Amino acid sequence: MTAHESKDCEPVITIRGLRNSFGEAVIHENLDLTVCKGEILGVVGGSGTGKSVLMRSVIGLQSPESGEIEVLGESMIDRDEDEAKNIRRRWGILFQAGALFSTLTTAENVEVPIREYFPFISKELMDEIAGFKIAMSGLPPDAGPKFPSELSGGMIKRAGLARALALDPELLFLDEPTAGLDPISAAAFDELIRSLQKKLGLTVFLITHDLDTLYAICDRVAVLADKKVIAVGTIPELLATDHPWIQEYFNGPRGRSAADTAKKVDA
Ligand SMILES: Nc1ncnc2c1ncn2[C@@H]1O[C@H](COP(=O)(O)OP(=O)(O)OP(=O)(O)O)[C@@H](O)[C@H]1O
Repeated sequence: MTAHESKDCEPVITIRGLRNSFGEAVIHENLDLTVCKGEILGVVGGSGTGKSVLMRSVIGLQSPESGEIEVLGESMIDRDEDEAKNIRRRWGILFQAGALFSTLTTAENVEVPIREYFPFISKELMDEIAGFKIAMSGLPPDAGPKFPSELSGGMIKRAGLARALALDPELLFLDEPTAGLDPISAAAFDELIRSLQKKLGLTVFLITHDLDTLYAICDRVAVLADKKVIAVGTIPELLATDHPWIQEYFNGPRGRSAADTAKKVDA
């Protein structure tokens, strides 16, 4: 049973009345969203609807004009640096392009957050933890000493994931994790996310344009349009709404093809 079905959603992220704007351009107005513990919540919306700005607001990289954001029981508004650092330790982020340091090896990239929070850990233990996270992310051991330029696109995503998992997070933010991957690698990455989420009891906030990902792994989907979250629910619940964008998105040719693929996998 998923978190939203149990009716006792334990909020991990709560956003109320969020407003973000850049100059005259209002991106979010009165945006509300709750992410429940243990769910994979997919966030979708047309290009420029503010999915990344939403994620940046939640993780404290963007100060909202107004509104409330609580993550893991802590308000993200007006935090001092030390408090923010303590909260940041409890989540991992996979940015769209991996955001690895090009001059560091995969293992060294994974060690960056460990060094930041636990600088006194021995080199041996650090290497052991990095090796474990690299294996968890489905990379072969010989990926550890390689530089990002020596990795394929799919391996870079996995290396970014290994780094996101470095501090045993409770919450994972994924920004378009399957963008740029071929369909087979994308499906394998979806499977990895689902399996890690189950094994580690993670809550996942996932921005995606990938309809196959939505069908394959998301418990609920939040739809951004008209500056707010216009609907949130399972895909069947969203399909029952009559918002034109939702209908076009899920019932357009790509949406139907993704639904057919999901049915074949379930059969
Ligand atoms: N730092 C910034 N300064 C000015 N405008 C910005 C800034 N960051 C984002 N925007 C604008 O905010 C809007 C939302 O951007 P955002 O990147 O969140 O969209 P998105 O939904 O993630 O789009 P996509 O699906 O194309 O990645 C866009 O119009 C963008 O140009």
